[in-house]
Amino acid sequence: MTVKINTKFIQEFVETNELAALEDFVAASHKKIHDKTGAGAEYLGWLDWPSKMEEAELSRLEEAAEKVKSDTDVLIVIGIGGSYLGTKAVQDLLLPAFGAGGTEVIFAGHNISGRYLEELLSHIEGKKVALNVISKSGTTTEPAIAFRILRKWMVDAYGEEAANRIIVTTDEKEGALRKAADKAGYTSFVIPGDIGGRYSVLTSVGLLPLAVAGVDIRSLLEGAALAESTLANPALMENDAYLYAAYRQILNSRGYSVEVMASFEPAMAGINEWWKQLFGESEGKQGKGVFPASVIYSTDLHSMGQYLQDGRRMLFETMVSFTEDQNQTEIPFDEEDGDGLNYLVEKSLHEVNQTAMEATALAHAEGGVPILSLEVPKLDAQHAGYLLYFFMKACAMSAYLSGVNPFDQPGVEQYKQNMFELLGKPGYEK
Ligand SMILES: O=P(O)(O)OC[C@H]1O[C@H](O)[C@H](O)[C@@H](O)[C@@H]1O
Repeated sequence: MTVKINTKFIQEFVETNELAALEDFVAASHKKIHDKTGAGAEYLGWLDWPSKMEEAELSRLEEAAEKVKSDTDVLIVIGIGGSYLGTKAVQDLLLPAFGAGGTEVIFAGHNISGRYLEELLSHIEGKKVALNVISKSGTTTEPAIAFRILRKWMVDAYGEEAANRIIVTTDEKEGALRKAADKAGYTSFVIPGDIGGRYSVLTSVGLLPLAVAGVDIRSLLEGAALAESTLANPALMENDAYLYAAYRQILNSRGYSVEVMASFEPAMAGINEWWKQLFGESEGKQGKGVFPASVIYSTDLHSMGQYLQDGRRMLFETMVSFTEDQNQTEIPFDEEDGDGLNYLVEKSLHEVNQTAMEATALAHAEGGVPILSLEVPKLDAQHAGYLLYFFMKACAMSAYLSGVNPFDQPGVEQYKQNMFELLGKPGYEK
């Protein structure tokens, strides 16, 4: 049930001895992660979280989710970055694309668009609504603005009852949101202090809204726990997350500085966005880092395919595929065969899609794009949990291999300072 790296298309670009040369470095970085001796080690709480999360907390969270499901049409998750991307990712991956049913989980506070919020407000008119406001720091501007507006809407709609429909997920002690929760008596959940936002999807940050959306969160955690034990193997050649990290660094050192995450499964779109934050914020510092980009094929072969095949050569691709055919749709026989598709009769769409992937990998490799291939047996909650943990572990390794702290994001502050100055926030005047 594990995520495996398939080296078929990368062999011509990276030799085994190049990997072997990294073995000691990987072993040293593994020690940094597991002995908690590297930069940012105080944020390694996610490392054993899947196996360590307390049953009491999980049950409390499931109870809260059940209550929301029983009396709510729409749950609005207010959060930005790591406080919403993981939920969106898993929701996109596991729930039906159309008419998922049950309580609808939607997002706010991940932008400052008035248009978006107005449309959201008109969507919830007349519906039974609950809020889950999520912020590790409790002070991020975008979700704070959305919360202020939506809290007013809730008070107008429900009066004092509004407090019973607001759930806060934040730091145990710090931040404005913790104070607000304590003052108003909102139900609240804690984001562990030693788990940073982009590593928090498997905590209450993701689990509560995902449980409301109908995701089997116990299976998700189970899959992640399996990844936790499997990927604790220090040997580079036996640890696929470390292999993925090592390949990335080798390719980056050769000038392949953009990684395009490519999947032939549209449900992966959310995971792509979550992965971009994970790797972008973890590695993009000190003038270093692979730039994370993404595409969904075959859709984007008809828009970005030309560039991938033939444009500036600084790209490598990571193709994620789900190997098992979980849908049996076949292409039907047609007497007239006007569209000439009878040669595909009795092939499943899965087969055609997998063939499209193979064909694309061959073409892009030919065009000078190194291809890494990650194979996931199935698209379900367990495998999703495994995949999330796989990327987190690979990311920590990859960042340590490139010599940066995987767990801080000093650069994100710059725009905030400027915005506060320009808006005239007290204490920030020029
Ligand atoms: O959860 P919060 O504290 O509101 O943070 C939300 C996001 O915004 C910040 O600017 C960070 O760069 C992200 O890493 C974080 O996930």
